[in-house]
Amino acid sequence: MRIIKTAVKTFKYLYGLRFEVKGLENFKVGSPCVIVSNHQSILDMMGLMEILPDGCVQIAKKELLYTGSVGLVMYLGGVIFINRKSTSNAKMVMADVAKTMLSENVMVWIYPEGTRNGNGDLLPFKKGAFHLAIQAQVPVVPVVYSSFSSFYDRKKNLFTSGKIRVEVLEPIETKGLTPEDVTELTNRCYSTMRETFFRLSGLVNEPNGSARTHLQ
Ligand SMILES: CCCCCCCCCCCCCC(=O)SCCNC(=O)CCNC(=O)[C@H](O)C(C)(C)COP(=O)(O)OP(=O)(O)OC[C@H]1O[C@@H](n2cnc3c(N)ncnc32)[C@H](O)[C@@H]1OP(=O)(O)O
Ligand SMILES: CCCCCCCC/C=C\CCCCCCCC(=O)OC[C@@H](O)COP(=O)(O)O
Repeated sequence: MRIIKTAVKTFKYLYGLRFEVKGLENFKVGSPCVIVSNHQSILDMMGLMEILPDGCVQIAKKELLYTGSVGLVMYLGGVIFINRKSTSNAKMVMADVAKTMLSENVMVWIYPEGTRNGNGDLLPFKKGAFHLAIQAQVPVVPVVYSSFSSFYDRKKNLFTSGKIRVEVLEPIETKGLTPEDVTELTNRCYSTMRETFFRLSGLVNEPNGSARTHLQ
């Protein structure tokens, strides 16, 4: 994964991109953890590699395994593949991941929206990441990337302003939580990340209701 990281990180120069990162110290939870982040496009791979901690594997849709050499590289990079279309199968894989996290002391990076989403907001979160964290009794570390939609021209495949803000938020403890707490944990994470997403993306609602941008 270190090799992949170096290779993929060079893409940002191709795209004229700069990452403004805050909160990296929040990865230092001293134990395995489940990292959850918003997912806008394949370009998230650059954002992922920009801050990916050592000893962290990603959860990906099974289809990606069959994408030729990229699939092979992902497999070799330790990516874990799940079948999104079969909850029972995905649950089994994730239950194994909970055990492996603890025995191999690895972090797991999951995109709880479960799909790419460039609509300038967050999709409702799937619960697998939060079941995993509670099963393994490890913290959830939310990571938020600012919206591409405000400065990425899909048609020209170009970033206009070229800056992506990334924030690693405070870890959310799951010790003592049970599967009954999954919905509350999911919602708590969702609202914190959504609020951060809007703040980083440059639109905050002033108390008097007007919105201002602070990208300048
Ligand atoms: C050049 C080479 C470059 C290489 C790059 C390298 C990096 C590559 C990186 C690649 C990045 C690629 C990135 C990508 O590919 S992103 C796409 C793939 N990733 C995901 O889909 C992850 C997010 N999805 C989930 O976590 C889903 O929850 C799963 C898939 C697990 C189930 O999906 P489903 O649609 O079913 O969702 P649901 O959450 O509504 O669950 C339904 C019900 O099941 C319950 N439930 C759920 N889970 C568990 C559980 N574990 N134990 C017990 N129960 C569980 C849950 O409580 C709910 O019940 P209720 O509470 O409503 O009653
Ligand atoms: C290929 C060059 C153009 C992009 C340059 C950015 C850096 C890309 C680096 C390596 C490219 C290969 C990475 C393969 C992983 C693809 C991750 C991804 O975004 O898959 C989609 C998946 O999450 C959700 O699928 P859907 O949104 O449900 O369907």
